[in-house]
Order: sequence, then C-alpha cells, then structure tokens
Amino acid sequence: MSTRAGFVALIGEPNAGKSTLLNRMVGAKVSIVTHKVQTTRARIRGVAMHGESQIVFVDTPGLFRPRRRLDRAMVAAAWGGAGDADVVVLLIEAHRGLTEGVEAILAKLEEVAGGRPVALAINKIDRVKAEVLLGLTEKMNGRYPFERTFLISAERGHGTEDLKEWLSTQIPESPWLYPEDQIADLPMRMIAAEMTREKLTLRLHQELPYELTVETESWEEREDGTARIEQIVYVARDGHKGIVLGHKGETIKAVSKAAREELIEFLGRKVHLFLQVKVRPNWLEESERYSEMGLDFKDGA
Ligand SMILES: Nc1nc2c(ncn2[C@@H]2O[C@H](COP(=O)(O)OP(=O)(O)OP(=O)(O)O)[C@@H](O)[C@H]2O)c(=O)[nH]1
Repeated sequence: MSTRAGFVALIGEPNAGKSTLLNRMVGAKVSIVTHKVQTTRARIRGVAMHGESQIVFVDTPGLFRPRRRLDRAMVAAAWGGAGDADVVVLLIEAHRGLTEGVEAILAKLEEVAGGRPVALAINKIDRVKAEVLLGLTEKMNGRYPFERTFLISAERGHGTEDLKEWLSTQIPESPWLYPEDQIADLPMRMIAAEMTREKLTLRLHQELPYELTVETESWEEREDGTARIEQIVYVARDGHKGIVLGHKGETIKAVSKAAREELIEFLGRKVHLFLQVKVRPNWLEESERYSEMGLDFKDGA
C-alpha cells in the first residue's frame, strides 16, 4: 500500500477547540489548552498517523479581528497556514453557531482554500440538542460548499476518528514527511516555553498581563542524562514583574514547579528548570520575536 502525507489547517475562532482537537488526533500534548482565549501564539504542528497516512496539522492561532501589530501578524500566520495546506478544516462551536467571527472567516474562505477541500467540523456537540445540530449543519452548508460536515466533541472524542479517517484519504500520495516517532516539528525549546506560559496562565487567571512571553534561553543536555533549561519570562512593565513573581516569589516558584513536572513527564527524564522574570518594554514591537514565534512580521503595519 502506498503512503500518503499532507498538511491540514485547522481554522476557527479563538476558543473553538482547535488545540483540543489537535491533541485528540495527535494523541500527545503538543498544543497548549487552557480556558483562556488566544493561547496559541505559534504555528504549532502535530503529526498524526492513520494507517499509511501521515497527517500534519497546522494549528493556526485564533482568527479574530486584529487590532494590534502582534494580532495582525497572528492572523496573517493563520491564513498563511490555511493557504499552504492540502485540506482545510473549519471548526465552529455548536452552541454559538454562525457567529460574526464565523461570518468573517466564511467571507475569506473560498479565496484562501483556493479549490482545496474544506470540511466543516461542528465542535462541542455535547453542549447542544440534536435539532440544533441539524439546523446549523443546513445553515452552514447553505453558506459554503463544504466537502463534508463532521459533528464532533473534541473534548470527549466523539466523531474525531471519522474526521481523521476522512483526512487521511484527502492528503496526497507521498512519502512521509517526518519520521514516524516524531510527534511534532516544533522545537522542544518552544514547547517547553509554552508549557511555562500555560502554567502562568493557569496560575494568574485574570491578572495575567497580556504582554507576556516566555523564551527558552538555554538548553543544556548533561552527561548524567538530565537537561538544564533556562527560561526568561518577559513582561512589558515593572508592575507586571511583581505579579508574576508573587509574594516572596511564591507565584513564580509554583509555576516553575508545575512546568518542571510537566516537562519531566513529557521528556521522560529529569529536568532542572530555572525561570527568570525580566522587563522588556518593547517586546511587542521587536521583529525577531515574531519570527521566533513562526509569525511573519512584514504584514504588520
Ligand atoms: N464542552 C466542550 N468543550 C470543549 C470541547 N472542545 C474543546 N472544549 C473547550 O473549549 C475551550 C477552548 O479549547 P481550545 O482547544 O483551547 O481552543 P482553541 O481553538 O485552540 O483556542 P485558541 O488557542 O485560543 O485559538 C477549552 O476550555 C476546551 O476544554 C468539546 O468538545 N466540548
């Protein structure tokens, strides 16, 4: 039997459940899921195997109305991801239906898809009644010629195997793009930084400064098989530093502990994690940060 390999872009509004779906189909935690919106800042890819097919997912940042420069770069990356893909999957939320945000995506979809198959996945079906799903399926298909419609619950795993199965038939015949055991092409450093950012998000909730980023400064493989990882949490203002550190450094200590535990689980070996908090007022405007995040700066104006 011949092998297949190709790219699938997941697009949708923030919070639609893209990361959850990606995690579900890839079967490993490569994307970061939290209850906050806009957590996905990078074009994270996960690789799923289905029979002889290798499906490479491009998890795009939420498509939303861009206001700031970083936001615009994120949106450009999201659409860029869709443009490069062999198949596009539009993920919407069952209980929210055809929102303004979905309307905005539909308006651009034909152009971005450029003749490539687009599937509709209605997620969070666990939150609505069957009648609602029927109505929404009809309405959406009246608006765009979707190749297929899948009714799924990414969280519970309903319908996600069918979607994966279908995707595996839509990608072209090709040698595999990644070694079978490689679950993500995202550099480990970036995954580690995202883990710390997730812990900060969970710990700080509403207090979390939006202008916050985590970078892995150094990653040293030691002879005893452990890894020594240094990360810097960048905040935009002095006042934010205190929030991230917490009283007597409690917050950053707890974050560091939680992130380290997750890293140990992920890597399956011992890790020493060191976090530092630094103020960098202009990080949002620094172009090299954008390229580190896989975002294209030139679209920002
Ligand atoms: N009830 C229900 N909740 C879900 C389902 N799938 C995802 N969620 C929840 O929806 C929220 C958003 O999920 P994410 O996977 O982070 O969404 P996302 O689209 O990646 O969001 P961004 O990264 O912000 O673009 C999380 O709280 C999930 O637990 C589902 O099938 N049912």
